[in-house]
Amino acid sequence: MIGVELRHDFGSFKLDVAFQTSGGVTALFGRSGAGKTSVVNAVAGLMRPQAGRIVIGDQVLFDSETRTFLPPAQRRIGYVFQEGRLFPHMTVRSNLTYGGRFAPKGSGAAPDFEAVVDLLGIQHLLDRRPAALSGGEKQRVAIGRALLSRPNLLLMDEPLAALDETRKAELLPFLERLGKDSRVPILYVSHSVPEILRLADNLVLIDQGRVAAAGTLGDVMTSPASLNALGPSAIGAIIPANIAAHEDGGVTRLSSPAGDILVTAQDAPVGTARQVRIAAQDVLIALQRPEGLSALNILPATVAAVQPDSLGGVLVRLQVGDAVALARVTQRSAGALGLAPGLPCYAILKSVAVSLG
Ligand SMILES: Nc1ncnc2c1ncn2[C@@H]1O[C@H](COP(=O)(O)OP(=O)(O)OP(=O)(O)O)[C@@H](O)[C@H]1O
Repeated sequence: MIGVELRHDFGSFKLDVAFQTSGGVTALFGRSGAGKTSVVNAVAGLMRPQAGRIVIGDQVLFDSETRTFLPPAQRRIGYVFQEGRLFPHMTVRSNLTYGGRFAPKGSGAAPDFEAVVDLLGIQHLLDRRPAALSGGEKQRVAIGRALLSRPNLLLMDEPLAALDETRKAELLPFLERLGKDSRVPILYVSHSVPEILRLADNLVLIDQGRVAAAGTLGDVMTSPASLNALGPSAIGAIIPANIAAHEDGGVTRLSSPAGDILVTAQDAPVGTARQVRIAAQDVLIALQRPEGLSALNILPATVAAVQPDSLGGVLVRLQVGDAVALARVTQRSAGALGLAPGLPCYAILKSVAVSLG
């Protein structure tokens, strides 16, 4: 468990955040200037907040009440910056082993060098120097070095920001594997929605120095409180699913807690896990099952909650089977349909995005 609670007055900017998170990848998301880097710096010990408490498991890194402040070198935190800051005169192998030398005694078994090299796909780069690496390769080495320093926590501050789209696409699968395979929890700063959708297990939305919403990715993405920070095109349901059948006509049937969902043909065997994302703006609500519609997915639902949102629309929470979906409609539609909790209806999915489960 990671607990972060901190308050700091920079004069023109006040930071006042508190959140808790378990393992996996926790994304810190917010606009430029929202306060993400300040949070990361406080966790790393590069900045001492005026008040608060920061803990990783049972290790207290900072507690203003007891005047505890562990210096950065004692925090056992791996840090990956926007640009992998490798030592130019050392080979990739030496860069990788460098961090481990300073790991405190008794800090547990070192992660297996070969396993980290394999996870990041850098075997063929070990004898090169950083000057001979691409931006994406440098970042992979920087991540490997951080992992091999036996951290309790990995901080990644926009690790893809300095890369072009091609390199980003090259590195994302490695980050995805890192999130799933490594036992080290990761705090991941990003202001890219596609990136957090792909990588994050948990999400903390930071807006003007405060936490707007925090929780599992699915919960935060369906929370009305997220609309401001994420924008209307991002919010929506994220539902786990499994490939149930490949059908005629170029469609694959997924089984999910929301019921069966048809999507464009998936190139993976039956039984493979997938995740579906149904953006709130891609859900239509009908009171009767519509006929003669091109949409593949028309799911029976019940209205769970109706809430006017901060951008002039109405957010509708729908219970669809055992899952929750979100729809965003106009005030006029909400009035015309008489949307209210308990109303049976149909959710028409205009589009469904599928990603790895
Ligand atoms: N040492 C400081 N003194 C005064 N103001 C500061 C200091 N450090 C940060 N700030 C202010 O705090 C706010 C949050 O900055 P921070 O770098 O944490 O935001 P961010 O969300 O990481 O932004 P970005 O995505 O642009 O990196 C900004 O308005 C910044 O100007």
